[in-house]
Amino acid sequence: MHENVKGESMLRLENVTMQFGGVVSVNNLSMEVNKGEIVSLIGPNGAGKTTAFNVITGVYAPTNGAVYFKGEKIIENYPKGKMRKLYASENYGKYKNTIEKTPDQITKLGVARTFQNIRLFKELSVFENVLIAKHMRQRANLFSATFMINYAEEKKNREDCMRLLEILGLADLKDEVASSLPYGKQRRLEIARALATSPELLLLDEPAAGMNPQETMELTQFIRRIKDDFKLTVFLIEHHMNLVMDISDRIYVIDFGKEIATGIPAEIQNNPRVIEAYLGVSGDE
Ligand SMILES: Nc1ncnc2c1ncn2[C@@H]1O[C@H](COP(=O)(O)OP(=O)(O)OP(=O)(O)O)[C@@H](O)[C@H]1O
Repeated sequence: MHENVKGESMLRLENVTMQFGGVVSVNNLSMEVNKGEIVSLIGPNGAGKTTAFNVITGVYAPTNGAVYFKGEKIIENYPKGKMRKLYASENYGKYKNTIEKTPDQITKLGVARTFQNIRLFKELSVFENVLIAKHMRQRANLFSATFMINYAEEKKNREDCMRLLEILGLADLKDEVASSLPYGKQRRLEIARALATSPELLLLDEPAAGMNPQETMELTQFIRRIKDDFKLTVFLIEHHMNLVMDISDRIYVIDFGKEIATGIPAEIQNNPRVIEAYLGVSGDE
């Protein structure tokens, strides 16, 4: 079993703002995820959750603010060019450096992610999907892997991938084309791909999207199990409240890019601002 080391910072967002032109998608957001925790990020549609994940994983450079992974600053930025005039959040002038990492570099540091819309190599087999993900963490490129140039390393890669598929209950399907898998299995394969990069921090963007209550319940158990088996810290975005309340050690709630509440599930469930943010949205629909 993985021993939770509460208080040891795995991920920290500090005053992160992400602005697209005049639209402030993430607004001066500060959050922390500690080693061994399962933390959820929730909020109404368009609240800025996926944008926050995109900043953490290097897809977008934030307009302002900093991100730390295991205490090390991996991202920092400040408003430049015409954004100096357009900037519409707080802490202007606080950040003076530009530290950027590519998504690949962030993966190599130990951060893996799944996407809201499943992103598999649809024409490739289950096994190939996992193997390609594994190569992302390594120096090995597709060429050397294909021609088994580093034979010993490649042999181990393949064994590791097979073991991963076994642990995740996908071994029987290893030669199936990814797109032929049922939806729930494709989601599982996405998680297998993320795990193949040997992450310490796993970001899950709506892992239960499109699942029925039974599948969602199974997913809850599955996430708990892989968290323990792979010694992970998990940060997830999810709309299924049963899953969120059941699985989370702590929850952050954002609306219009800003934090409106944070706490343990019981605190969030009864928080009037959270209820209002959600009811406001459903009332408009
Ligand atoms: N590349 C972009 N260019 C312009 N606006 C963007 C971009 N990416 C996101 N946005 C805007 O940022 C806001 C937040 O979007 P985001 O997808 O992060 O919300 P979300 O909380 O993940 O929503 P959902 O729960 O519906 O997935 C939205 O208004 C969206 O239109």
